[in-house]
Amino acid sequence: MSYEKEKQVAIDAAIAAAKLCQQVRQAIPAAMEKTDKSPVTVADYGSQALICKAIGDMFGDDPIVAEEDAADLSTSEMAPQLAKVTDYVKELVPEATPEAVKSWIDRGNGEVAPRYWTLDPIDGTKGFLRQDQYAVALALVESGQVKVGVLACPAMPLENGECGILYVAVRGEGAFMAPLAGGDLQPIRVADIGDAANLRFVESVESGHGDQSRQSAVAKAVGITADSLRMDSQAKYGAVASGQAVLYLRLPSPKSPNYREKIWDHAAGTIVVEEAGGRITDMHGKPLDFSIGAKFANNQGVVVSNGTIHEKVLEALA
Ligand SMILES: Nc1ncnc2c1ncn2[C@@H]1O[C@H](COP(=O)(O)O)[C@@H](OP(=O)(O)O)[C@H]1O
Ligand SMILES: [Mg+2]
Ligand SMILES: [Mg+2]
Ligand SMILES: [Mg+2]
Repeated sequence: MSYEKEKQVAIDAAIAAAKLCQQVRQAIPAAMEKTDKSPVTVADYGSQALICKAIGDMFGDDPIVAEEDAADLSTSEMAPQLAKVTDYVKELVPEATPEAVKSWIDRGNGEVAPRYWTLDPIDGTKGFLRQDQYAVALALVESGQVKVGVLACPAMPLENGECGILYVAVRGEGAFMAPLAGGDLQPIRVADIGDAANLRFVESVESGHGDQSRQSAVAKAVGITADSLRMDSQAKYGAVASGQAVLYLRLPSPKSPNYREKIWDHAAGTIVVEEAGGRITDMHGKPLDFSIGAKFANNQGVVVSNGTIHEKVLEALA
């Protein structure tokens, strides 16, 4: 089946959301704290509102499993924050009101189903706040398989020195990238192992989101001697898909050994890498299971590679 309409709606929504994020970031956003102590900003909410409205308007029957929850914005003390979110959304959707914005964000409370969307309105909120990498990540999943993935990475550098890359993939159609500011989608491929300059691996900036000492040891065991490239967000998937790195390792942090990865932190990135010729499994070699819920209850850790080194990486992990 063709996903032309889904792809176009997803691209347009992600570009609009990325614009909102860039506007918020110019104003040096403040972080709010969620109940799990993780940071969130008006841009996370604004991005989720815009994208859930766009998906809901075009594909009203599709559930959306998104990271943020409007309940966190609904108290009277949060009213000024909700007003700010509404002002940013209004610049792109003039009819936005606080109530409408909350209802759009709430469209993201859907559950995993035979067909659903999953959204991370800002992946890498800590990177966003640090003026580093972040991504707007949107994917369509059918029968447990990601079919369409869009990653908007406003801070990813292009070869010409400008910033902003859009990565797009549709199952069976290849992976592509374009300048986020506009331009043609160009096919991308993972790096060949013979390409020594690209023999690098990527990992999170946040040491609490992985096991950096084990990640380095595994990389060394497969012949990668260069220091890791540390990057926030699913921009790391973009780096592997476009050949800037051959490996992305995300092993459970010793500080949170029972943490389970979230589907919206991986869905869009995985299809971009797979369609660029790469491979993704968990640290035990199992495919990521997108069919059970918001968390990967049956998977631990994530290994993303150019494909050719994947078995060697799994052997080093065993
Ligand atoms: N203990 C942990 N282990 C792994 N990932 C974690 C984690 N705590 C939070 N995260 C996730 O790490 C994501 C950021 O990934 P990265 O480190 O690659 O930039 C966060 O996404 P958000 O920023 O969307 O909340 C969050 O979901
Ligand atoms: Mg978050
Ligand atoms: Mg995330
Ligand atoms: Mg997020």
